[in-house]
Amino acid sequence: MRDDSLPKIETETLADLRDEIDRIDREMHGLLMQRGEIIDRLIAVKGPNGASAFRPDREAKMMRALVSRHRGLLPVDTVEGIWRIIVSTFTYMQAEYSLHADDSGGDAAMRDSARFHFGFTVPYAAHHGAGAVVAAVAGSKGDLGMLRSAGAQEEGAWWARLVGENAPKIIARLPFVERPNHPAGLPVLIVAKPLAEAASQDIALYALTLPKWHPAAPAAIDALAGEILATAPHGGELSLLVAAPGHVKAAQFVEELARAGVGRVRAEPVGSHAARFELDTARSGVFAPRS
Ligand SMILES: O=C(O)C(=O)C[C@]1(C(=O)O)C=C[C@@H](O)C=C1
Repeated sequence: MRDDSLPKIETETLADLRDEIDRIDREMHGLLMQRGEIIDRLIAVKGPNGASAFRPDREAKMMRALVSRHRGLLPVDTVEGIWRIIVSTFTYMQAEYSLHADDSGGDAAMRDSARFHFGFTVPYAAHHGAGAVVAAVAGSKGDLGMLRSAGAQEEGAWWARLVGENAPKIIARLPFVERPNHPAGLPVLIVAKPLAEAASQDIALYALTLPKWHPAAPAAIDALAGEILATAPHGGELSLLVAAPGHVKAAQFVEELARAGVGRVRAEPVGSHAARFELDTARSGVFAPRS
C-alpha cells in the first residue's frame, strides 16, 4: 500500500523535457520573427543609399558584447555562429548582396569563413585572385569582397587597387572575435565600395609607396605604431600595406619616412577596421571545447 505521508517524488520524463524545449523554441522563433519585423523600419531610417547595409563598426561592437556576456554550457562558437547568421541575413534582407572571395590561397578556409560570418542566404562567388575580387566589388552595387589578410603574394600589390576616392576600401577584418581554435579563424579583410560612416576607424590602413626598399623603413613605420602587413613591387616602386592606430594620418608616414632618409614616399588610405578583439576563453563561464 502506498504511504500518502511520504513526499511524492516527481520524476521528469522525456516528454516533459521536450515540452520545455518546444516552449523555448517557440519563444526564440517568436523573438526572431519580431526582429524581422524591424527590417522595413531599418530601411526607412537608414535611407535607400543603394549600397550595402553592412555596418561593420556596429557589428564588431555587437559581437564583442555578445561573447563578453555569454555564460554557461552552450559553446561560445555556437552562439557567435548563430548571431553571425542572424545579423548577416538581416543585412541581406535590407539590401541584397553577394560575397566575392579570393580562393587563390585555397577554397576551404575561405568558404568556412564566408559561411560562418555570412551564412548560406548570402550568395558566395569564388574568384581566383584579389584583383578579380576587387573588380567584382567595384562593378557591383553593394557587394562585399573577402580577401586573406596575409594577401595573395603572387598577385603583387593588390591593395594598390584600393587607392583613390571611389575605389573599394577595406571596411572590416574578421573574425570580429579572436580566440585560439576559432572554427573560422582565418584572418580575412572585407572590401566594399567606400562606406565612410559605417567602417570603424580604430585601425587605419595605408598603401605606402617607396622608391625602393630601405633598411630604415621598418623602424620609421614602427615609430608610428604601424605594422607592415604585406610588401610587393608595384610599377617600378615598392608598395607596402600598413596598419596603424586610427589617429595616425597618412602625412605622418610621409614625414617620418622622409626623416629616416627613405626618400619621397606616398601614403594613401585604403580602408580601416575595428581593433582586434581577443576573447579570453580561460575565464570561467565560457565553454570553448577545442581550446
Ligand atoms: O544596425 C544596423 O544598422 C542594422 O542594419 C541592423 C544589423 C542587425 O541585424 O543587427 C544588420 C546589419 C548591420 O550590419 C548591423 C546590424
